[in-house]
Amino acid sequence: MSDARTPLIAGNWKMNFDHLQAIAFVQKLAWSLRDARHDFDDVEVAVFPPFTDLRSVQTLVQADKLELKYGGQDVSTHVSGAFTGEISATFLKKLDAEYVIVGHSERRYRHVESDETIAAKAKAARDGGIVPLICVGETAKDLERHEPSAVPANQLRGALIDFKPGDEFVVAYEPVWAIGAGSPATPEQAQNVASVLREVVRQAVGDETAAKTRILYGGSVKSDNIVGFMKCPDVDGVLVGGASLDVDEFSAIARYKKHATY
Ligand SMILES: O=C(CO)COP(=O)(O)O
Repeated sequence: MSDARTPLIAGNWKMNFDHLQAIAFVQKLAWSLRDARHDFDDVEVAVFPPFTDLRSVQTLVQADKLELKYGGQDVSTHVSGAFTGEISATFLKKLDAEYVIVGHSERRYRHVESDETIAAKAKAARDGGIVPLICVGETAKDLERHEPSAVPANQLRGALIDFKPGDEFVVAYEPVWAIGAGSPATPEQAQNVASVLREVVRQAVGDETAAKTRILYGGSVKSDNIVGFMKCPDVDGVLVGGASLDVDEFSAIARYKKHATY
């Protein structure tokens, strides 16, 4: 990663933890991180709870002045109206959410979201004042037919169609074959794709924004493999699934600098 970009350690809880469990988790995480503030001075930590937990997380973060960011796991392409079950960026903004995940592979494949829908969601987030965290990644099947970076680069090109220089967004490269698999990509594989993705960002929004945009790696990240990813020049953080549900493990991931020798 580059010193020009603040590392982002993000935990995607997916459909885990109700709001009571979320409160307990955030309190424990805050204690764990507070004890070790010096280990992650310039590292940003964020959690992505289910929508029903967000108000509780906001209340805790604001009451205790926690240095913890949070965001939604999905967002509507609309601002308001007759869209049963949808949550708009405006509502997330009212909860002081910083980020929202768009284009996670579980939504691309299980909820059949197209590149167009994901582009519209990323735009809706940006327009609503929320930073979209745009996920891209290839399946094992894609790898049989394409270069590793081909599908993620295409997905990112599609998602950035309405973006312009100066817009803030985060990219997460999550190879689908590494998600929940227990075996991550190698740091070399992550770096190779991340450098292509940075070039896609450069072509979409220019040099300056590309140099500032954070690109994360996601897929079976744990405290014992994070350092390898954080040493990659184009990887600026991680998006963690399973390991973000364990306070000690997620806290150890956030304190990765303690184990690293740079
Ligand atoms: O999908 C992920 C984060 O969004 C990654 O999940 P795992 O860390 O469980 O592989």
